[in-house]
Amino acid sequence: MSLVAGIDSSTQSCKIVVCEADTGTVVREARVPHPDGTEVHPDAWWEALTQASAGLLEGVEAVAVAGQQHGMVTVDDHGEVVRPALLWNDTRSAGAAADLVDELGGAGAWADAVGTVPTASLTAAKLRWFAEHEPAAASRARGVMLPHDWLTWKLSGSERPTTDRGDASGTGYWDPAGNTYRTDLLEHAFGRQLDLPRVASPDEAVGRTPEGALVAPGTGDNMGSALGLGLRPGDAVVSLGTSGTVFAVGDHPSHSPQGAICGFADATGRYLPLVCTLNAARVLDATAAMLGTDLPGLDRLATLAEPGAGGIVLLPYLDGERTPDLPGAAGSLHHLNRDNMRPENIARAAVEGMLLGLADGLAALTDSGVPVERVQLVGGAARSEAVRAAAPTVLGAPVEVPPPAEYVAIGAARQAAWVLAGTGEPPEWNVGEPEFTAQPQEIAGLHERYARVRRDTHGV
Ligand SMILES: Nc1ncnc2c1ncn2[C@@H]1O[C@H](COP(=O)(O)OP(=O)(O)O)[C@@H](O)[C@H]1O
Ligand SMILES: O=C(CO)[C@@H](O)[C@H](O)COP(=O)(O)O
Repeated sequence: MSLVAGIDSSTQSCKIVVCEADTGTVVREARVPHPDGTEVHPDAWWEALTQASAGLLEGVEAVAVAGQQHGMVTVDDHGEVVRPALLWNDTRSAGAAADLVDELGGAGAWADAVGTVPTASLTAAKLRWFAEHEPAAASRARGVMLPHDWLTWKLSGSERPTTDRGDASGTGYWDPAGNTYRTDLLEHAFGRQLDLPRVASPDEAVGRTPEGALVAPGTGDNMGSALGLGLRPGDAVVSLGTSGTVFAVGDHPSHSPQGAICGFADATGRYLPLVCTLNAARVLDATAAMLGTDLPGLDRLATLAEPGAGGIVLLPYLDGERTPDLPGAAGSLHHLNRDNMRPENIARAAVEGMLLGLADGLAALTDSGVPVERVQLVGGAARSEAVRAAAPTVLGAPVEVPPPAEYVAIGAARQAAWVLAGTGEPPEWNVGEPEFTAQPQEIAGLHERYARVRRDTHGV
């Protein structure tokens, strides 16, 4: 029995699974937390990966890394990291993103060029911020890569860093439809050229670990999750980790001139239209802390409240927001009165507020022609009973919760198994029967109330 490993280097932690290559059965796993913050030195990811993999990778024949998308890792002439990585959720590059959009002639020009309109999250916007605000450090940068590229490079010991279509498509200087770097846009953003990782093909071995395991190209975490879940047409994923994401896999590049949908590539040669919010599981963490309880306590409270939270609306923009593009926004609670201002309703409003932003994302996907027959709910906050119960109605679609597992890491492991097998397509791995399934119901006024409050407060 061959073993493969998948690594999910995500915002809050490094998770590793070791799976049987033929079936995907997880035989061992580990998790080590990452430091908090929106700027993190890549060495901290390496340390977490090293700790999590200690004693875990015995007998593993192939490995792949899926990582949080967009993070800017810059290296100097000697391959040393120039400054801590700016992460996908660091909003200091919001002004740079707005400048880039204007300079190219508006959102539509970016959608045409690279399928995605820059927000603060995109690597191109971070590079512009870096060049403008830290010119001395920026002048030392020789190359730029993404978190998974850097970790894959360290693991494989390859001469030149590599990336894959999926993660490259989140930079703002790689065109998924043309399968090519737009070095003109990189130069426009940063002011000069930088060395870029080679884009490996989806099933290519890019090196070997010191122990001799094959290293697969890896990918971005959302692309890893799509591979781990084995998405089919009609499936959409709602992932509730640090970020909230909603995405599907398709055969054609997406094009969203208004910018809500990021037109990413997937990890298999296809496409992955995605909408991302900055505020997901941590909205529940923060609400639980505010109410003086823990996550199970928040769940109990939210379950006691009626759908609609007695009319209370939480706009959950605790870390600013990416979709809608409101990087400087703060969260706000609306429609409180003496009757409804109870912990149960606040807990429920947090669950609904987190999901309502993703309901808008799902509507944007379906309006753009993506077929959605069911939503698969994954990520840390999909473990919450209250979230599971509210999701079908708030999202307006049938919801399934697959067996709880680290699907990003499993997707990376499936890619590693694909590279090991040398077959045309990834091996068939069975995800198993859903742990929870529910149909949507009508809640009068819920979506309208949220949209009205958002419009009145933020004008969008
Ligand atoms: N039962 C639960 N209810 C709500 N949130 C949960 C639960 N279990 C874990 N979480 C949250 O999930 C988040 C981590 O999810 P994860 O998908 O691992 O994030 P990331 O991939 O962004 O690092 C944390 O914020 C944690 O509090
Ligand atoms: O920026 C995006 C997607 O475009 C985020 O989804 C990041 O990829 C971080 O993911 P998590 O750590 O929240 O899973």
